[in-house]
Amino acid sequence: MNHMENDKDNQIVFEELAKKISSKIEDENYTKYSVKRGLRNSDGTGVLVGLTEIGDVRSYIMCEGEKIPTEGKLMYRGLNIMDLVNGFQKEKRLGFEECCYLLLFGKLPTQAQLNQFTELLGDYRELPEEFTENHILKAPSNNLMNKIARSVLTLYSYDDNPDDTSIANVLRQSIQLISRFPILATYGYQAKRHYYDKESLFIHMPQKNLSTAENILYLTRPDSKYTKLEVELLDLALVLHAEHGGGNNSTFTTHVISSTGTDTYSAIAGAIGSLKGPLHGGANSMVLEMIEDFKANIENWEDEEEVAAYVEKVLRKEAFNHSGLIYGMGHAVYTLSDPRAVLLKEKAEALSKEKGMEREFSLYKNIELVTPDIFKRVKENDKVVCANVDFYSGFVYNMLNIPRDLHTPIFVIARIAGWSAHRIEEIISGGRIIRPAYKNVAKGMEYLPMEERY
Ligand SMILES: CC(=O)SCCNC(=O)CCNC(=O)[C@H](O)C(C)(C)COP(=O)(O)OP(=O)(O)OC[C@H]1O[C@@H](n2cnc3c(N)ncnc32)[C@H](O)[C@@H]1OP(=O)(O)O
Ligand SMILES: O=C([O-])CC(=O)C(=O)O
Repeated sequence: MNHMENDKDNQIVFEELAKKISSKIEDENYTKYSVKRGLRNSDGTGVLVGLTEIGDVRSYIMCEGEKIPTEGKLMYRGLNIMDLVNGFQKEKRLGFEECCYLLLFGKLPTQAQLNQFTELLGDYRELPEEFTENHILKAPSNNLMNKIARSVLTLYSYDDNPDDTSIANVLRQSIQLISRFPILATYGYQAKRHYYDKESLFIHMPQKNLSTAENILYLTRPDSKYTKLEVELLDLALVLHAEHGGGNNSTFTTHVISSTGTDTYSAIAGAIGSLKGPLHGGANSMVLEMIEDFKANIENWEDEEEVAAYVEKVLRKEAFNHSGLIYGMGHAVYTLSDPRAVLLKEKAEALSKEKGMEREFSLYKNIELVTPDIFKRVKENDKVVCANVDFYSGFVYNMLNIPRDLHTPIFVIARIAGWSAHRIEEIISGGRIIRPAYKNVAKGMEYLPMEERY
């Protein structure tokens, strides 16, 4: 009997065992002990647990002691991402490498600094000898986030100085990871395609003189071909996903793990595990699943009322995956808008016209439009929910012919820049192991001899 069959047999056993875990801490206890659930204050803002000079997420202004929601702004090292994007696009450059430099070093690079940095990235744009054969092709995974996390942990064994947390060493490890993530992700994808999807296998060599975005497309496609527009849009997506302050779950995970003094590979593997979750970076895949469900259950995607009726069903847990969530909507910080979603929506609209996918774009647009009001009514919650970065990204990637397996990994390829900057900041400025408190609310228990137990 193989272990899969064993798992099936044991399912009933586990369902019975699960019933024994009946204890749920009463909600009123959280109020009684003033627990900041999800590390949130009573007004929904995050509990202040750290200081950073890296990213800043702005969503409201204070006016006479009152929070007034505003359109969202995202700043990298004090620079508005819109200005960053407009700047490099106007000067007709790709922006991701420059953005990594900005996040790591706190300044926009001069041409010479950018050249040196991209050369370093180019030098590291390869995996250790036999890594691909031994650790990717011989150990594929159906889930690329899982595969990338395992590859990162394996890289520890190929590092001659893995545990040294001096800044120069952590910087070297960070730049190596930024450089290698496109290879880990795309090779993991090729192995998955071959061993799980039964497609032919090909492995292209990474190109030292190409950018991160170009390498992703080069390594993914059988003919390694891509257009200028495809590269520019993917590069833009990487810039938009590179950083989001210290409080987002995966970056906070990086801070928490780094605060123990452990190595870079452990901290980043943990962050990848966090980003995989459907409430965080994994939401971009969930949006695509949700849209497929909408398409199967709605006749006219352009009919706002029909879309609204189905959104209500989803929010009432009567449809889709019964979680009650509209994926890609809502955010812990943003109120009126997430600037990344605004930009991706613009790109999605333009591309959908080019590709004849206007009907699908209307469906997205309608869900975004109707959700906030239905959310307020169904959830009896005044919060303004807006589309977040994950809402349109999968649709844009689909139109760029980027396989769905790679959608969340693209987030990883970008966010390693932010995680690295935060890990370095934690090492330099954190200075103390992160260790909040959990109050124990269990009843006392006496030891019972075996024969008296029931
Ligand atoms: C890169 C990123 O991580 S962006 C976020 C990606 N995640 C998603 O798109 C998943 C859908 N969205 C969500 O689950 C949430 O909006 C999150 C996880 C992003 C933020 O969560 P929170 O900060 O806890 O949200 P918030 O404080 O606004 O939640 C208030 C209530 O609204 C609910 N809510 C929030 N967003 C949604 C949504 N999209 N659909 C349905 N209900 C929602 C919450 O579940 C919560 O309900 P509860 O009071 O019954 O527990
Ligand atoms: O800030 C958050 O909670 C999630 C998010 O949008 C990100 O990490 O990009």
